[in-house]
Amino acid sequence: MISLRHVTTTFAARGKEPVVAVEDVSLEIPQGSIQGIIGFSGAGKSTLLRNINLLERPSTGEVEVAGTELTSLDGEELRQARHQIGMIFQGFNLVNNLTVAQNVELSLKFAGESSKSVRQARAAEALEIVDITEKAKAYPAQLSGGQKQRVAIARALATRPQVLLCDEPTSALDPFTTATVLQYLADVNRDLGITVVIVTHEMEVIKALADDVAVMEDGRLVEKFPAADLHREDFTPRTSIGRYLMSDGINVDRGGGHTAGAEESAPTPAPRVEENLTAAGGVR
Ligand SMILES: Nc1ncnc2c1ncn2[C@@H]1O[C@H](COP(=O)(O)OP(=O)(O)OP(=O)(O)O)[C@@H](O)[C@H]1O
Repeated sequence: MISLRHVTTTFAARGKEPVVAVEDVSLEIPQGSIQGIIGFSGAGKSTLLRNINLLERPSTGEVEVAGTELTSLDGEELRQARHQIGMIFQGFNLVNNLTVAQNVELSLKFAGESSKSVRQARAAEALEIVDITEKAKAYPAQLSGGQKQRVAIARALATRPQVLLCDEPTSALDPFTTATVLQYLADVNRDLGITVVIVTHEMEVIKALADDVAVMEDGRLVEKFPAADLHREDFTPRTSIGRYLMSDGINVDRGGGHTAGAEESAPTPAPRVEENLTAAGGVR
């Protein structure tokens, strides 16, 4: 249902070296599934996610969603096709001077819904899905982070999309609130049949939610496996980045081996990755 074929996205700025954020990525995401995309900061996860709705148009390659090749569209046709794709973000992206209900109605207005009463009814329906109807008249500043993300989910669902793209949706939330938001995403997937694509650097999020996992490093998709494998004791990801992401992660050296100094106080990721991998069962 989502098909990425040889997608490459290069950012070129005058006077600077071009950055290849996504390099020749091909990925098939079945309808109604939950696809996790994991990798370190700068791996190209967000760019790849934004490639799916062409918020970031790939430099080369094709993107097809629900049988429509988005990369062949432009202007009004692309705008219409995008209505089948909702998106939520780490920072929620709500409009602060609009109420919760108005925020959700706004997405319907952008989608071309001209009837105010239809917009209001559809917004109310979307707020009900994430159980936040009682906050309809509140402003974003009056909500907790978890409530803001639920409103953002409602806003994304109001246009009745077939796909929901989630860019680090729980990174700003505590573990309990994270669990609540992930449960709503699972419910939306199960009850409405919406295909969910979730970008995260948290393996816990992937373990809790995803059907399939794609691992990114330096713009490339380096490994794919079913998320169920993560629950198998004998499963070892093929790539070192995959193994690292499965490890306990942070390993801070608090021994006295370092001399204080500006350069040395900054962490050096490479050896630490190796250290963590060794702790997690080893790299060869
Ligand atoms: N608009 C842009 N202009 C120039 N370079 C960009 C732009 N957006 C992203 N990049 C670069 O592309 C690379 C991939 O960035 P991207 O945000 O997709 O990675 P990411 O894996 O989502 O990282 P994070 O987890 O930190 O959000 C990085 O080197 C980043 O600096």
